[in-house]
Amino acid sequence: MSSTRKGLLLVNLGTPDAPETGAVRRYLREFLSDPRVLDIHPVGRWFLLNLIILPFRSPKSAHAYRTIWTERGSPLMVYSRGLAEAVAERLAGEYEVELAMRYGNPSLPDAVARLRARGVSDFTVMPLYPQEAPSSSGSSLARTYEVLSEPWDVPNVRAVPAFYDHPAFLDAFARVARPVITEARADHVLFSFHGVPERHVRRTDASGRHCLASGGCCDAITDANRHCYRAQCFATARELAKRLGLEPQGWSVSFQSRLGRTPWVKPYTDFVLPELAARGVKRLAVMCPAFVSDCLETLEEVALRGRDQFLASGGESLTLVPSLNADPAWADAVVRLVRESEAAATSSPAAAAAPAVPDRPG
Ligand SMILES: C=CC1=C(C)c2cc3[nH]c(cc4nc(cc5[nH]c(cc1n2)c(C)c5CCC(=O)O)C(CCC(=O)O)=C4C)c(C)c3C=C
Ligand SMILES: [Fe+2]
Ligand SMILES: [Fe+2]
Repeated sequence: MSSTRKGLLLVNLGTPDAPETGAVRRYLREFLSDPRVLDIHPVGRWFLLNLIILPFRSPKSAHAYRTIWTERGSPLMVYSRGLAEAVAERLAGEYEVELAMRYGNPSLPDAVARLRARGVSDFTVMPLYPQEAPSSSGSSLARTYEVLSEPWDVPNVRAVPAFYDHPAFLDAFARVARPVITEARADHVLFSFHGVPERHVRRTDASGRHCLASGGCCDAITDANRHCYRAQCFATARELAKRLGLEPQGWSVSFQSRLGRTPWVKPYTDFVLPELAARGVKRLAVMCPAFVSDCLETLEEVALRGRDQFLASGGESLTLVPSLNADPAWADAVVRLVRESEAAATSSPAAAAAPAVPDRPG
């Protein structure tokens, strides 16, 4: 029997340590210094960051964080910790589990050091983003590989792939959403995803001819757009709409959280909200399936500012569908994704037959 100890790193984006200008500034500096996030010339990035973004955005964002901060800290941190605990319970004796943040705390080097101290030499990393983007999962993976390869002895590493179309993720989200949408008596469901600059999507397109080249380029997953963030978002929305039994005119997709003046993937959430109200939608439910934890972007941008905008445009109610957070079905889904990725990485028939976690009733 092998004595190799296995470790699981759950990696989320990160959040400031406090809702204060200084802490937010430190967080934004680390985040926006990442060349996969602000992919411009380093000199231009330095000027943009230090002369414009940090001085103006830090106090504004700190104020926004104060509107959602809880007694236990930032929602993203609280829910990510809850998920990591639930997953650790389920994988006890099989995997050592640690939560790490790409930016801020708990840092990736600290989480890796804790796993190594417990004897882990075989690592699975799961970026907690359903759809892949160089600025989110790509950056988390790149940094994890960098940290893991610092010592002389480089360990075995495997990554859980994007799970935008995985039934375990989709079923868990639909299960959370169904009662909320019914209770809200929603007449429309908007799937609002975090956006990315259009430039990023074009850079991911190896053919250089598919992404954003036609209106329908994200209508199906094909070989050409398999790694396109926008196409994966549309695929998630189609699958969730199917599971929720929504009619074609009863749902739509949009992209939120733009930064800067370059074009981001469209349609923009803050344009779509008044358009829906103008079309006669009264009771809107918003799902944000790019986020597995509620965070600033769901709780402040959608549930506070988005709601104000929708009501001011003639809508009657906007209900945010909570994210997966530490829902037991989501913890089960994470376990299943981790076991499946291990089975796929090893060719032994026993591993390939690793049991899936049974669905919970109800
Ligand atoms: C869901 C995946 C995410 C992608 C892709 C992503 C890309 C991306 N983000 C910015 C700029 C900002 N994002 C901010 C917050 C934020 N972003 C994500 C996720 C993705 N970002 C999350 C989960 C959060 C919330 C963090 C929290 O603490 O709750 C922020 C900070 C807040 C603010 O000032 O608005 C910025 C800035 C860019 C530029 C980008 C792609 C290029
Ligand atoms: Fe972001
Ligand atoms: Fe695309």
